[in-house]
Amino acid sequence: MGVPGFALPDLVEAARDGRSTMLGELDRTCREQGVFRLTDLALPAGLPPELLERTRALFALPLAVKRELRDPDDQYVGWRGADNRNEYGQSDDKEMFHIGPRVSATLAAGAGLVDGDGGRRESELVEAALADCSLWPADLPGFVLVWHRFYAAMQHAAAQLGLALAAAMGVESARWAAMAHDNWADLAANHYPAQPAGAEVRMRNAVHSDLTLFTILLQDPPGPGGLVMRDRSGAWHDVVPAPGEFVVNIGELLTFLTGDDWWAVPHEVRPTEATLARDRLSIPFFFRPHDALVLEPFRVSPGTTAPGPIDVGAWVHARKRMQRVPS
Ligand SMILES: O=C(O)CCC(=O)C(=O)O
Ligand SMILES: [Fe+2]
Repeated sequence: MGVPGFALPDLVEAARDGRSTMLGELDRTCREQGVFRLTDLALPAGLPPELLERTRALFALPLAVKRELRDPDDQYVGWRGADNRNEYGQSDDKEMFHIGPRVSATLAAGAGLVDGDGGRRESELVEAALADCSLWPADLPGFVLVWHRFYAAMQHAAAQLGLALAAAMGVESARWAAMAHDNWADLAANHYPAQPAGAEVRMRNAVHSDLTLFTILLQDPPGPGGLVMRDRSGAWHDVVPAPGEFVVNIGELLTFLTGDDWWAVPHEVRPTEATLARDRLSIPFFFRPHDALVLEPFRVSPGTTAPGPIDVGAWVHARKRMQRVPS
């Protein structure tokens, strides 16, 4: 069984018309696999390739410049290098960059630029972003701009996808929208450097599930891949990068909201001989509600008691600090 695929416009239409076959298929996928491929996002032409290129330029900056973008206390904002720590207290073989409205208020302003608006507004936006948040790389205005544009495009896709997922869950669209509207989604990048032959082999991204409602991930075709996801039955599936495709994986908050029905899919990026020979880039959009929200489950599985409400900010904070023992 591979990873199922859905076209976003089909999901939007299914949600609007209540088309039960496709919504049923989406529900089954989210219960059993917790991951699907998503196509036809109608992004502005050339946006993903430009995003990948400008993100490579960020990681190519001198180490001293990247260190300026480092937050000593929170590895999930700004740049983090070899001192990143996974849930097992070890460092993954990657560097990363994270940003979101909790630290950068201008991200929401990118919405007006999705269709490539006039140059003056673009340069004003970049200036405003740099003045507002010191985590943006001041030497790379093109990076700042394309990240704002892509962030806005992901918000648009997530709003559409969220309504389809709500329909598949049997949750009213108004209830979903009230939770998702003022979200604090983060956009991030992982850069996994190529390893010289004979170097010590380390995990590129240790097994975890995401602290999100869902994540929309862009890979870097024809990059080397290595991403694998474990379905509810325990089987691992390769999630191979392909042009025009995104990967959507269910996060832990949707497992909570569905009373454990939907599968917060564990996933990892494996180091294999073939994948290690080349560097790899991935860009996850972590779709998460605003920290100020308190969530109650949409439903409770028969025979179980409802878990207590989740204070999103406190939950995320605690979960980021949680340490696990490798199994
Ligand atoms: O690099 C990838 O493909 C996956 C990244 C990931 O799982 C994450 O950043 O949470
Ligand atoms: Fe992940």
